[in-house]
Amino acid sequence: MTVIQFKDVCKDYRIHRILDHIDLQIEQGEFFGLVGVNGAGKTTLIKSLLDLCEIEQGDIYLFGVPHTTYNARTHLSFLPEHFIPPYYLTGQNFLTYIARLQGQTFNLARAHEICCTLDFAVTALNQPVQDYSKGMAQKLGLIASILSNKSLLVWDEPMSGLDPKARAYLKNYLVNLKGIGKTLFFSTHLLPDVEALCDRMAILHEGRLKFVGTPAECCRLFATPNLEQAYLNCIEQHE
Ligand SMILES: Nc1ncnc2c1ncn2[C@@H]1O[C@H](COP(=O)(O)OP(=O)(O)OP(=O)(O)O)[C@@H](O)[C@H]1O
Repeated sequence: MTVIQFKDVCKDYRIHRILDHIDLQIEQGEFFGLVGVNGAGKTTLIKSLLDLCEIEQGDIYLFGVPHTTYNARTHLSFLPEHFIPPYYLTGQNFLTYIARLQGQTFNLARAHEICCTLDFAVTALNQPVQDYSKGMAQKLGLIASILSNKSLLVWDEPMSGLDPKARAYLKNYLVNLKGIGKTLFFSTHLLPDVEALCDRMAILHEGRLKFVGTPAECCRLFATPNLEQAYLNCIEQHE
């Protein structure tokens, strides 16, 4: 089943074309990594998907439903690039609030379990978010997203701010989520994570998708066994 479909999507900011005729399809159960230089348009593509910005042209579908339909996002959980939880809530208040917004009952035992898998001290759930470090706030966002139990996770640079231990823990946990059929569509600058986690990847450059395929295909196409070098070869070829 196709869970995300971009069909000939164009997006402009003022006179600048940011997304230029994007065609992309993500299937259920896929882990898909979106990479590209700063300003390539990764966040804009994600915002377009979520109908957080208007597109000039094209169609986007979520689970076969037009992305502007109110219930198109029912089965997805989104974590933005700069996640800032309300400073006046404790971590647990925030998770409870989000669960309620999603019509779910907050499950403390499960929250504690996910905290442990992300190396987040459960005692910190009782602290106000204003006392959190950047990485702790990011982990809280990840915990909320995982707790939502949605089948599609859309994450914009999820590893940003995570220390190497938390990153390793998250990667292990994602392998479990993959095992139970979740779909992950995420942007990242971390090519080793793409290599370790993703079934497929896309390189977005100057508004266009310059490559879509498996990390191994990327290496083959750009004639190097190293994904980082393959990525560089891809974008340099188009400069
Ligand atoms: N609200 C906006 N108004 C005008 N221009 C914008 C807006 N948001 C993004 N842009 C421009 O769109 C382009 C793509 O930005 P976007 O944030 O999508 O890139 P990105 O690939 O996510 O970058 P990064 O890796 O740095 O997070 C940039 O040139 C940016 O300046």
